[in-house]
Amino acid sequence: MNTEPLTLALWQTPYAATPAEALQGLDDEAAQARAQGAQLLVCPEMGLTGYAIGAERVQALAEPADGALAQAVAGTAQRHGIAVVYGYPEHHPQGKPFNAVQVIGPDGARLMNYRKTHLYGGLDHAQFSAGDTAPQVFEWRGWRLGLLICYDVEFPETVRLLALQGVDAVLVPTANMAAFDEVQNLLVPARACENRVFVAYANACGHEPGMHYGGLSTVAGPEGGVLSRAGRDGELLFATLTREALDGARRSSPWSARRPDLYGPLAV
Ligand SMILES: [NH3+]CCCCC(=O)O
Repeated sequence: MNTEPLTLALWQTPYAATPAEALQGLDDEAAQARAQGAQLLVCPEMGLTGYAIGAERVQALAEPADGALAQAVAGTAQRHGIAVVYGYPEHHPQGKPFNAVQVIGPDGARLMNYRKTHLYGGLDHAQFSAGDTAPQVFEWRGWRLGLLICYDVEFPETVRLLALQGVDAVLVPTANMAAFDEVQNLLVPARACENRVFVAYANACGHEPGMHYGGLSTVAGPEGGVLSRAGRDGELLFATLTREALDGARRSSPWSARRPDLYGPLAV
């Protein structure tokens, strides 16, 4: 097993006015993140297009997982030698686009695509179709990684599903409003602690029409400690994940103590 640490960078940023501006910003941040030792860069939910942009614009900007947006991100990943986790509207052949995130490796390969399964309020439901595929684990550089998007992480079942698949770190692009700081302050550390995993929550900041994003991007360790937390404004946040931290947390609270024989009702 690869025991090399994994250094993440989380790009906390206001939304750009256009995808072209967002892609340029991503390229600049990827260069900075790599120069400061990060191997993987996590961006906010719908980071390439904006989040509260209305159903028509979401539809107009939606692309397949291997479309022009993915090709541009692959170029950035290869140019700077860094994996990129980014949010975008994914084309749906029969309906509203999906609110999706995709991981592209430093060689430009597409590693995982995930569609937000828990839509939040009127805005999400007006703009997107819910994903119907449960989050899955993928392996990269010997680390077992999983993806969630914003509201997904507020349901304990989603991180537990990934933990039962052996995930080491859950990467969560998000667009959490300033009124919901409890997610960064309470839920993200709790999800990490109760599942003995790392959770990296990369939020937007600034404003969109009718929206104020709270920033406070957070990386929580497998015993619930906050490894790194951003402020309210734009910044590049770093955290290094180690196998020792995972192994130590899992020794101190072994999952062998679980009683799935008693949990039946929770499975519905
Ligand atoms: N914490 C509630 C806000 C969730 C916003 C979103 O899922 O984009």
